[in-house]
Amino acid sequence: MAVNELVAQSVVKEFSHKKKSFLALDHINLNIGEHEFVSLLGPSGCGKSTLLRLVAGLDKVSEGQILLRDQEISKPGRDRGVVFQQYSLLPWLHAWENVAFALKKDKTKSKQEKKELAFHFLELVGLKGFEDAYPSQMSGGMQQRVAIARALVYKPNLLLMDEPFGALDAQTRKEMQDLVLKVFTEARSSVLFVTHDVDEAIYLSDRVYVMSAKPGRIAKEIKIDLPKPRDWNVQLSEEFLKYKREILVELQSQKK
Ligand SMILES: Nc1ncnc2c1ncn2[C@@H]1O[C@H](COP(=O)(O)OP(=O)(O)OP(=O)(O)O)[C@@H](O)[C@H]1O
Repeated sequence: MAVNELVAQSVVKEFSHKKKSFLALDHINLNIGEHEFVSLLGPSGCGKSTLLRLVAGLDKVSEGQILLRDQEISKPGRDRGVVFQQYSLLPWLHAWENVAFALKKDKTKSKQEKKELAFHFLELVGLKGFEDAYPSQMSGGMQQRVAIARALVYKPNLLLMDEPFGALDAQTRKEMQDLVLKVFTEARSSVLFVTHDVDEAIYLSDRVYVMSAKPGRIAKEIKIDLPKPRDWNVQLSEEFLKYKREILVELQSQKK
């Protein structure tokens, strides 16, 4: 039987403000298998980031539970790497130091080992030769590569990505999508990827959960059976367009 990296069971998230409560997530059920790439796709405000923050352990569920390898999530941990839209690098540190910073509390590795790991992951994301650059000397795409290397350096089982390419131009975004596919294959982690870009979700994912808003619910689950490894041309195929149509029809029906 396939192993589940993550299982969310009847997850409810309510926010309270000035005695009023707001239901952001309404009985969410989902799972992510080992080495599986899963996207959360949906309109603005449907609760994608809220759900990802719960999985990251940055916030708590109101009801239900989220299990990571059968253990309930209660706080952030090194079993999950997180990449946000904002790169959040430390501007006074070199690229490699930003990556090694993630290993700061790891007492089992020497400084030299941490440096070597940082160099290895910077090479994996295509930044060989830029180890000593400062964030201010790098483009947005390069900074996001550093952020991905930083999330991978402690080899998490699950990588959480919240619209990581939202701030990038179209061409850089395409390059980063291919980079994520390559890194995902090599790092052999599972991925939970948040996006509102339909093409991006289909291109990258093994499965897509389409969400609806007010309250946030899982409206549809779609298995993407496109051949792997994928390259950009697949986006012109009949199969790809079939998935795109199915998702767009679902999103359109939510507006009625
Ligand atoms: N800390 C909070 N307090 C109160 N309401 C919140 C809080 N965080 C999120 N919300 C509300 O929960 C809903 C879901 O927000 P969330 O950011 O998760 O949506 P999203 O699908 O990620 O949207 P986007 O695609 O625009 O980033 C929104 O209506 C938002 O205003």
